[in-house]
Amino acid sequence: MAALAPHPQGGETTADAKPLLQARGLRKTYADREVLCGVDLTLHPGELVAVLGANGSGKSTLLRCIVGLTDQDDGDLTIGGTEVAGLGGKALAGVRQEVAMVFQQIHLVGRRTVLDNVCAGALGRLPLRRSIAPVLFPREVRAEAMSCLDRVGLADRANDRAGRLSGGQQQRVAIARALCQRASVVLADEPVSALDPAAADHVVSLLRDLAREGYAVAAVLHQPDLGLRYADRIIGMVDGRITLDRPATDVVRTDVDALYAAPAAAPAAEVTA
Ligand SMILES: Nc1ncnc2c1ncn2[C@@H]1O[C@H](COP(=O)(O)OP(=O)(O)OP(=O)(O)O)[C@@H](O)[C@H]1O
Repeated sequence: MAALAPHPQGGETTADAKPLLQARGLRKTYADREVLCGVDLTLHPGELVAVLGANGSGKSTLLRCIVGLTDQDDGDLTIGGTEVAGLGGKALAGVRQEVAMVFQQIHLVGRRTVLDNVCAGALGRLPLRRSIAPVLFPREVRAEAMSCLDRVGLADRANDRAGRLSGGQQQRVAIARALCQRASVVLADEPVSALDPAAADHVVSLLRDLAREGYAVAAVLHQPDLGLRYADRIIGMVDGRITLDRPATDVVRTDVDALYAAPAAAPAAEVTA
């Protein structure tokens, strides 16, 4: 397997390394219901963090606020040492590029090739005309995308239509696309909820391997056992608050059970962003 260029933070695997992401006091209210109640989250290079919690506890909202898909009402976000508040235009886009998101619904263009889908990760740094009509990606982007595909073990499927791949393979393509974005932080929202156990194991172990290369990775999981097996740190959310934040080796079954014990609050009326 060809090695990707080492990540700038590569090799540092301890909490002593500078954080790649810091969220402080994130708050979000939908209708009259506060779904993030002042959440703090720090992600370091080299760690895979599993985010656990019952339905509706705020896990997706937390990731969506961090990646910029949802506007938080309050709180500060620092990405790669740069505070996001007050940034605009190119500076904001550049900082946002550092964080890639992988979803449960994989969002590949099924009729385009696997390679094209991975190249799409580079759109944010291509000239506008390429972004509008990304029919032919530049050779260097295609080479980088091949390297990212190789990293997830799918180089031999580069020219297949993405829609022909299995769910687990498609999720690995989505991860390759995040790598092609050159993000240093990868957030994954239920990346394995639609996968069978073997494919789920493969994807989470891949996320763990990326962390080992120096990425900061956080994955929302509805499979606590996978989190305990692969993650370095477990974060647990209950009703918009982080109630558990501990090395996975220090987490016991009753800690996990407590996250799922409280009855889920009724959903708020739907609001856009
Ligand atoms: N766009 C929205 N409009 C209104 N309420 C929302 C919106 N998005 C999320 N919510 C509410 O915010 C709360 C937290 O939702 P969120 O999706 O973050 O939870 P979660 O922990 O990811 O749940 P799940 O495990 O089911 O995905 C829920 O009550 C949800 O109904």
